[in-house]
Amino acid sequence: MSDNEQFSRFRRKAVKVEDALESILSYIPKAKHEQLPLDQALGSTLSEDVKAPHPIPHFRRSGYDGYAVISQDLKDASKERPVYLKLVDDIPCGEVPGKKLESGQTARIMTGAMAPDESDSVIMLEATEQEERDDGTYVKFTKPIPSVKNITSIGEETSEGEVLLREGTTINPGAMAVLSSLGYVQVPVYKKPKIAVLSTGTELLEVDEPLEPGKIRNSNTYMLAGQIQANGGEPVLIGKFPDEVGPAKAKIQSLLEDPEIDVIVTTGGVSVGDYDIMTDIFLNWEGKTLFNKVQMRPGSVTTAGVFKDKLMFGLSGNPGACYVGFELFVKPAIERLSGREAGHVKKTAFLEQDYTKLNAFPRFVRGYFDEKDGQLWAHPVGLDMSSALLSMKDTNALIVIPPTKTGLKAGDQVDVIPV
Ligand SMILES: Nc1nc2c(c(=O)[nH]1)N[C@H]1C(S)=C(S)[C@@H](COP(=O)(O)OP(=O)(O)OC[C@H]3O[C@@H](n4cnc5c(N)ncnc54)[C@H](O)[C@@H]3O)O[C@H]1N2
Ligand code: MOO
Ligand SMILES: [Mg+2]
Repeated sequence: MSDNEQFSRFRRKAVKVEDALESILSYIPKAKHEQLPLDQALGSTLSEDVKAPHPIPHFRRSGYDGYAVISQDLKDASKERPVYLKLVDDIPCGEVPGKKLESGQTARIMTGAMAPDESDSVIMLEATEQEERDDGTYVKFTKPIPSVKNITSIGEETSEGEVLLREGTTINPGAMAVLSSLGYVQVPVYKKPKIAVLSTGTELLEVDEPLEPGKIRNSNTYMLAGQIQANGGEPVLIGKFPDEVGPAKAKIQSLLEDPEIDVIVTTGGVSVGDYDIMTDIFLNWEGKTLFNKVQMRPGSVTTAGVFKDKLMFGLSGNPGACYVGFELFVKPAIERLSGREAGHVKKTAFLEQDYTKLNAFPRFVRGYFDEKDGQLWAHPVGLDMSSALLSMKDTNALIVIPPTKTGLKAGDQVDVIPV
């Protein structure tokens, strides 16, 4: 029996969501590495630890515009008995102090400039006055300053060799600051997986085409492209194919053999209908079909398989089911392929309203969660049938409704999976 003969169009064995996920993740190859120019690295995942090659800061740095002093000189300063220090240097940002500071002397210094080695503190400009005398300029100080004040010492933020960013970290704007300050022109990252998106359906129009009776515009392609981007993948839009096996199958074959493509996602045609061509393709391809039914609603017809190292997901054409199928299965695949932790992160929340629809399978209801008085509350949104198009725009989580005989009541605890 060939690998796929165990699968049938009509009699499908529904696998558990967890088992489906585990089987997908077991086929994912090791994440690929690449070096990305710094200005393109935001949102990518680091493939190596980033260590400080030098302390931060790497020189003693003034925190204010003011005067660098030896604090001992000012220990007796007061309004009544000011202390005058001779001005011997002027240190703007980016310069090295030109003079050794001796007792009785001060240097004008700006924020971020390098403090003279002999100075231990900086006094703000506003607290001083400058005075011209025959033998030069003097600065008047009317109060003492503690030792080590207003100068950031070498290594105050980090010492040399410390790991500042761990492998697996998603590069955020703060990480961009770290990388640039450490001199990373190129950043070692996991390559963003390229995900081909192919929609099937003779009824599909392009976005710019006028509506016709019986036809709809292709929205799943763009929803999936958004989901892929939001999760750190790179969508490759293959467009739409009519419900005929030949052209779609040929395109899929070339995508399966294209080394540039890491994963293929199709939408539509995975159910039992006469024109459900992805069902035929998954029954008769060279790849290994992993499952063609999952214990979930919506998206029970979600299908997945693998050809060599490449996963192919057949998501439902129904927009709600397509969305949920992506979040539960394609998203973790992208996470694993880009070197991140993969899986369903669940939070516990209280259901904000009764949920009375009964199901045999767990239901992943589109909704949102928010926090009130330190508790998370889960709110289903809009119509939640598989064909509904509008509820996804208000969704920040899938609310997991387990199969029950009675439904759930407001205030019952549920899991939510943030999206
Ligand atoms: N007799 C049965 N009928 C159906 C079953 C079943 O078990 N027995 N399953 C139902 C379930 S559950 C779902 S979900 C859908 C799955 O449908 P398909 O994946 O085969 O998708 P299509 O038939 O191609 O289309 C369904 C629906 O989605 C619209 N669609 C398709 N592609 C797009 C797109 N790119 N953008 C927007 N909308 C799209 C399409 O026009 C249809 O309305 O099957 C049930 N039927
Ligand atoms: O597979 Mo369908 O999405 O359950 O509604
Ligand atoms: Mg169908």
